[in-house]
Amino acid sequence: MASIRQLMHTNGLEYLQINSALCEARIFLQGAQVEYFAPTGKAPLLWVSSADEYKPGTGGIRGGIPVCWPWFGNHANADWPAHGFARNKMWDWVGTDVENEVVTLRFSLPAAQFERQYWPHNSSVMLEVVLSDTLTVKLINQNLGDTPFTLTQALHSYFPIGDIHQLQASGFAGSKYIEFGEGPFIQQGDSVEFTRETDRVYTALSPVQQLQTVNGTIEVSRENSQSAVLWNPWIEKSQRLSRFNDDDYLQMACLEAANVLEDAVTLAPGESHTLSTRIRWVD
Ligand SMILES: O=P(O)(O)OC[C@H]1O[C@H](O)[C@H](O)[C@@H](O)[C@@H]1O
Repeated sequence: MASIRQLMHTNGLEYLQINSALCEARIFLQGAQVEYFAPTGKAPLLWVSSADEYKPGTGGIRGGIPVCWPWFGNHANADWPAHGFARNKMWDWVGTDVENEVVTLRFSLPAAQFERQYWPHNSSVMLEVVLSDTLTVKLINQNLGDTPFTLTQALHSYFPIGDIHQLQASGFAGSKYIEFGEGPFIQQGDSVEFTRETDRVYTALSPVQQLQTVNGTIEVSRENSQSAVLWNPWIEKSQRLSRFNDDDYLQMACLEAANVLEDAVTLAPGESHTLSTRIRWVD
């Protein structure tokens, strides 16, 4: 029988602890951040740094799936916060369905939490998390006003890849990417190996990628998204990152379902858009 308990971390962050026949998961209300997900009998599908102290208001937890909204990365206004403000805010838990041990949870960012100097638009943003033996996360935007707006966003998933030197990320054939502000470069071949800092914003990307790790293959698929970010900070950037151990780069990689660059979302009055990602171990 599936159970959902609302608990508080010793450092004050509230989270939901979900246990079902199919999986175990934790979702923090700050940022509506999925922090842990493991299908029953399998290893966790998300990575979190042991350096994170789970303190409120620090830019989210360094791991799991921070929600980058209403922009991804650095804003054109250089003093605006990286990755928007939603990952630092308290979301409301607004809905629950349980059917055949599949748990669906819904979260909403209350309009009172919108930072109006950055986001003056009349809109709603919700996160829906579907927990079965796979993890599906949907980020749903709706324009409630009478003027169009454009946003960029990402579900910034951190994966446990065991050994970065042995990681192969595949499914990139036919795409192009911007890296460190340069490009677009045409992707060569289908796969990417990691030998240096990697921070690629892919566009024209097919809907399914795989991370072939020493511990098995993780599949990441996306809907309503032609873009994704592939990131590993490597040695020097690891030393600069907050809430991150110097050698953490060896064990993590991010593959982030996104709507960025030419894949930004423009919503006319009344329109909505659902960015969706599904994550699973390939048997
Ligand atoms: O440290 P954060 O603000 O969480 O950002 C972490 C990382 O997010 C993305 O993957 C970006 O592409 C990186 O350039 C950035 O370093």
